[in-house]
Amino acid sequence: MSANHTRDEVGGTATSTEPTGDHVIELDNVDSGYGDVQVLEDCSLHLNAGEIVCLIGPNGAGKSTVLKTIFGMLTPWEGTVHYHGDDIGGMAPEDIVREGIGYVPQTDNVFGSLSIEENLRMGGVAREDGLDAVIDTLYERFPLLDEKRSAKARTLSGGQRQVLAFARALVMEPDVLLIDEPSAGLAPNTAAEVFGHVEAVNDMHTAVLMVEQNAKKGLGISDRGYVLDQGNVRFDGAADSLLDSDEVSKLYLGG
Ligand SMILES: Nc1ncnc2c1ncn2[C@@H]1O[C@H](COP(=O)(O)OP(=O)(O)OP(=O)(O)O)[C@@H](O)[C@H]1O
Repeated sequence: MSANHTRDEVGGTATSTEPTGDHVIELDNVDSGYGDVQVLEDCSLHLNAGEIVCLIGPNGAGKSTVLKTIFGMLTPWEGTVHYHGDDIGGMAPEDIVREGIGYVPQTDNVFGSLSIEENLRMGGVAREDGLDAVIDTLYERFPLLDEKRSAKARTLSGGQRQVLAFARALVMEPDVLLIDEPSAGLAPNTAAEVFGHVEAVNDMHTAVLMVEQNAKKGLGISDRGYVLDQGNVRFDGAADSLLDSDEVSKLYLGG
């Protein structure tokens, strides 16, 4: 596909379109899609250690497709996906989990008929050892799960279920967590709590790449952001700079 895109840096953040090997995750000039439907076109972005980075943009822009392409659910048609400098493009999701990348999809991210404890244990089936210790750490970090260890996941509220989904992914102790729309379908107060839990995940030395429809709130807890439009990065920069940008605000943040 021909690529003739404009991309604006907001706030002067350096933008790389060449693999540097310095980033935890790096997409360079990626085309990707479903069947013969192309969604991402010449898409380049990166995630540094310890960051929260938010992907925003209109419906259908390809935000979830970015996460699916990193997590190996889609194979890039063109371009590369690197994790700590290794090319992981097209690697199977079960191998990517072992490498250290976790993924929390927007829906169906817990097993409703299983207890909280069983969900956490399922999250760790690929671990060779240390499962009990890591689950104990997660109960300390997320006490609401500790209080309900034997409750079925389907009895949890929407916000609690998101926390379980995060914890489930953290059982593998990833250094990157990909989170798709953590606030989807939640009331504002609950969404605010869930964003607090995203920050708690980040405090566990896990870099977060998050897709959010609630762009202002998502950028509000992020270090940097990317605005995706029609499969391509239209703006990128420090989260504060994106929030302050008149153009981004007018086009993508509802004024
Ligand atoms: N399994 C699929 N098969 C075919 N097309 C798909 C599939 N999943 C998504 N798409 C299409 O790919 C495009 C990008 O979808 P994607 O979910 O990445 O967008 P998004 O930016 O996350 O938007 P949204 O906020 O609406 O989820 C959309 O046009 C969507 O209809």
